[in-house]
Amino acid sequence: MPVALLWVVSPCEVSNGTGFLESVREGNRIFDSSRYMNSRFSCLRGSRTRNGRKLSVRSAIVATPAGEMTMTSEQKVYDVVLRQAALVKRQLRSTDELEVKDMPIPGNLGLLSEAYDRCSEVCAEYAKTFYLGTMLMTPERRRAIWAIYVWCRRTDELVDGPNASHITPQALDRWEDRLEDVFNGRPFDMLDAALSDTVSNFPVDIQPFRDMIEGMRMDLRKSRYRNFDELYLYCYYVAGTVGLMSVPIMGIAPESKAPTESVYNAALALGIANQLTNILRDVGEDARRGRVYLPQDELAQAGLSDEDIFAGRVTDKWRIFMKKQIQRARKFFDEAEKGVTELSGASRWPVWASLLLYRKILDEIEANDYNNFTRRAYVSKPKKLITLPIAYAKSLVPPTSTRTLSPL
Ligand SMILES: CC(C)=CCC/C(C)=C/CC/C(C)=C/CC/C(C)=C/[C@@H]1[C@@H](COP(=O)(O)OP(=O)(O)O)[C@]1(C)CC/C=C(\C)CC/C=C(\C)CCC=C(C)C
Ligand SMILES: [Mn+2]
Repeated sequence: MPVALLWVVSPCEVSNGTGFLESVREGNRIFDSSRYMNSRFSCLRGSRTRNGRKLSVRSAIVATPAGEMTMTSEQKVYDVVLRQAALVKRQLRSTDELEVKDMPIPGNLGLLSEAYDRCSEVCAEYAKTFYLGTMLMTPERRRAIWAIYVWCRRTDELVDGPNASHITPQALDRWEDRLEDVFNGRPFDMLDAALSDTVSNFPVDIQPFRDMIEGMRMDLRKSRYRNFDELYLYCYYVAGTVGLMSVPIMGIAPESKAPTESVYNAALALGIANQLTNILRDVGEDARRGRVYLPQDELAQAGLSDEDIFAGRVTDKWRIFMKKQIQRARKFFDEAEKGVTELSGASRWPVWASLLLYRKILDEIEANDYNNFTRRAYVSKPKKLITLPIAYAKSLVPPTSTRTLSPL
């Protein structure tokens, strides 16, 4: 029987939005960019100097049609990546086997272990292959990933599950209040207790969790995306965040010389790649719910409109459009590949497996001649089985021993 994921969230105060931190990278240090405010608008992608020191600025500052200067979603999200990397840098590389602290809640250890068992059941129920992959991780990391998985799944179910039509922005606010309580060691229920324990044992930051809830808010208020910039932000919220939550659990190999932010960047890229793939796979299903995640400007440039999507017409225009979308998703997978090797030994195999398997969905869309309206692209069992030893072989490649991996 499926494990129930939803229950009433207690009414509490409304809390704030995303709290993006604006920062620039100076050497390896992160600074609040408010002190660069005056000069920020003049910077472009590349580098510039301040006080004789070279600043690397990944920014793509663009002008709006009204002539206003604004930051791209990529820049905003990259700032979160830098912040996450800076927060955990020391803890992550100090030791491969993390020292597990005492549980944060009073009560007995049996209850906590029962809470993790429930997380393991949910995970096994909803994501079988992924669950098998986690069995290769160390027991502490494995149960922490289960706890995070369950929180993500419950969050997604709020807007995507059977009770989605009853979910209001206020319910999401209450869910966010509960999240704050989890991080403050005041879990509301058993599954929250497992997460509370996890976040007290691993250097996990609350921001990606808050941002995922923001993604759910976006899903409530928005069913069209004007351009890729808007879609990128959505993908970060609902999936890039998962990458950022997972790295502190999976750990970076102590022997890796890659900059921490480059590993976080790869994790973000894997989340974005997965979500783009998910969107391309589910075009028909989403359209039946009145949703079109594909960038409107790119559809128009291809001579397509929502109407073509609702009619489910597989035309040459559609095939050309889809080829470009698939190509973009593959680029994010390529970006992600660079970081997997830098993860701690036991974490590499499940991540490789999930990367290779999710990327194969793109091959299946091609094999379906781009009919993602009425045919669901899926990876067959034999193909899944072949992928697992390939993922294992890839996971044996050791991390880079020199600082060669570019963070950008
Ligand atoms: C090993 C591994 C994959 C760990 C991640 C475990 C984890 C915490 C997963 C949570 C996933 C989840 C439930 C997210 C909620 C939002 C959501 C549903 C996102 C979509 C997932 C796919 O789900 P599904 O196919 O079931 O979709 P439907 O709900 O049926 O439509 C997403 C497409 C996002 C998934 C994103 C990831 C798994 C991020 C992967 C990145 C990492 C694990 C970082 C790895 C590190 C490096 C350095 C590359
Ligand atoms: Mn989906």
